[in-house]
Amino acid sequence: MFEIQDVKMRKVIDSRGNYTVEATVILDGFCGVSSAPAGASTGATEVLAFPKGGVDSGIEFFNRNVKSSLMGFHAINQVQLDSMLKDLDGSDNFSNLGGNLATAISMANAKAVANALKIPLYRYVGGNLANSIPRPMGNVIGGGKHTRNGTTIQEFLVSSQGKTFLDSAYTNAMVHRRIGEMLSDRFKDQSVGVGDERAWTANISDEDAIELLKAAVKEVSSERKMEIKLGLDFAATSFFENGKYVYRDRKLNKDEQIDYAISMAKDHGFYFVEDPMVDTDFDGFAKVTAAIRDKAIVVGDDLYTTNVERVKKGIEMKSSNGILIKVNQIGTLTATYEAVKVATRSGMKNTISHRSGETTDNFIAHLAVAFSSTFIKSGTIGGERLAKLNELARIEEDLLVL
Ligand SMILES: O=C(O)[C@@H](CO)OP(=O)(O)O
Ligand SMILES: [Mg+2]
Repeated sequence: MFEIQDVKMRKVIDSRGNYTVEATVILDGFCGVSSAPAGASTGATEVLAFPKGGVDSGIEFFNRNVKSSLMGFHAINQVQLDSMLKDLDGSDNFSNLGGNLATAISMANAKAVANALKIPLYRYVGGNLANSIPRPMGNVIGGGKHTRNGTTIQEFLVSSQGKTFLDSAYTNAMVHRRIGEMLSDRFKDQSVGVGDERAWTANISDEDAIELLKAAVKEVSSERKMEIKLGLDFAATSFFENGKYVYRDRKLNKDEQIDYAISMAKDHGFYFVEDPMVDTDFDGFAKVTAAIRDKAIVVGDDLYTTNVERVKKGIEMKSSNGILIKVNQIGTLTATYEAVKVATRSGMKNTISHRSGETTDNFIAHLAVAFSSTFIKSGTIGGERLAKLNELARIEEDLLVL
């Protein structure tokens, strides 16, 4: 029942209108389908999404060098399947097969097995005792590499702390709506737009964005009588040039950037502070973490790229108390799990995350439960973002009923 009978790879289109891949893994009478997303602010140590020739070369490589080895393979052996993908690729960063093909195959295989076992993916991956639901962390104002002429800081996020997942996700969407109204009031004769992840974007400074965010959160929080945590993703590597952090209106050196990041938690109350420093600066991260760890989580995304070796270095250096998890940064479910396991054992909180270019695949909703994630970062509105958020509302119902 678990023997792989066929694996099909196809091109599909992601939310930015670019090609990506989808895999179908076929077992006897069951199948699993999964597609891989794409980042814009990619970390330097991520695996390569596609080989040099793009999606087509990845599929060609798969058909020539990988497919036949998967035929007849026992799909329940996820760890062996994932290590076989790595071996057949033959590089250390999936530069031949492409990390996105590996991700799609790895996830489709897990889904096929879960289907064959007639249990949801989160139970298959997390076991029967994994039952905590994360909080949604959704970006409401965006800039950086996800927009043009937006804020320097890539994401301003909110996480509503409602009684249910849906309550929280809906309240996040209310903040999003309120910010849209505030921006329209401010730019009376112009229309305001959204970035890749549907967060609002406008030609405003980071300080303006913080003020808008705080004003909108205050209103919605009192209307809903709900705590709303503030978050941000500096994605600092994307504006680090020649040793300086280059903002729209000023340049900061390392120490000034550390102080600025610390002030986000201390003066503005941000609880979630992602990638405050360039992704090579484990030490700078550690300084930010030491200063704010009692009131905030400092989250490594580009710093770790879901890579267990980098996570170990971060633990040793005390670089952060949080980690962002993205399967296609590392290419397989097994390698993702390794990073989550090592990070959480050392006390880091994990946040499972979408990419800026997404598909409608909802596997991160299931992984959030399987990995006991504190947050899921998956936007606030838009079909490809809601595919994950609404799936978590369903999973929550499942967990409450069973
Ligand atoms: O930096 C990030 O956290 C992500 C998702 O929000 O962006 P990208 O997918 O472009 O790397
Ligand atoms: Mg990030």
